Amino acid sequence: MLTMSHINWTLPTGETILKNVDLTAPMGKLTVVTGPNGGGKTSLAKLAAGLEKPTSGRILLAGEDITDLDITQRAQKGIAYAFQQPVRFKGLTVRDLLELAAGGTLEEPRLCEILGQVGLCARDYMDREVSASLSGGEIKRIEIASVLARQGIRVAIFDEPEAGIDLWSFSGLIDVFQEMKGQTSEALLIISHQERILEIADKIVVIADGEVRMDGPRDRVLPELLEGEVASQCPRKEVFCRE
Ligand SMILES: Nc1ncnc2c1ncn2[C@@H]1O[C@H](COP(=O)(O)OP(=O)(O)OP(=O)(O)O)[C@@H](O)[C@H]1O
Repeated sequence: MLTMSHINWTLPTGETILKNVDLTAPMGKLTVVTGPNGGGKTSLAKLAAGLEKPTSGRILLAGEDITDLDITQRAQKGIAYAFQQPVRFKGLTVRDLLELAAGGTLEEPRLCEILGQVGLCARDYMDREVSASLSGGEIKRIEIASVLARQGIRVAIFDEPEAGIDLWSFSGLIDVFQEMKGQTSEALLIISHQERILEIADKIVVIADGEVRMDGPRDRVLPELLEGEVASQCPRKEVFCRE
């Protein structure tokens, strides 16, 4: 289980992005974090992955305090993170990237399996450079594939996996997430606005204005979420910068 307790994150400018956030992502379950744009979801994912450090609060992995570990040390502990906006690596092929993620050579059948899970034909992609020549949807799928290629994952974090992915490939991805969440040794944490991902969640956490607004099993939270609106606390006149 990944446990984040009393997490506060304040920028050097003094702006507080996350306020006393508690989140648990249990093993064998899919936890989906959702909420309005700018609410703090990616910030929370970055803190979980070790890309940023909380100002206060603790992060535990299966009871071990990992708050002070950086992203590399957390990756060694089994935390895998797929970026909202993946990084491109000129000079590195898709095969190189997946082998780096897997920690060793990948035979073609395994490459085909991993790339097939994200809807890409291995033959067409494995020798391509992970550069600007790939489309937004292609790079996003390769980023997701790099998490699927990893061994010994204890927490897999995907930030808006739906972004830029076509409907056909997205259906395949839903199957991949369904399969992953059945693995009892792994906690799955997905940041998403997509109803189809919310529908397969075991638990849903709603974050708005840096605070947890709802947290509970999908059957309780999803109907409330679809009926109501999680409004931003910013008054309308401020949104439009008028009196
Ligand atoms: N490094 C940073 N410097 C300045 N502001 C930041 C930084 N990181 C996050 N923010 C701000 O914190 C707020 C939360 O951002 P975050 O990316 O976590 O939101 P989000 O819920 O993931 O949004 P979206 O749904 O649009 O992806 C935003 O107002 C964002 O501009």
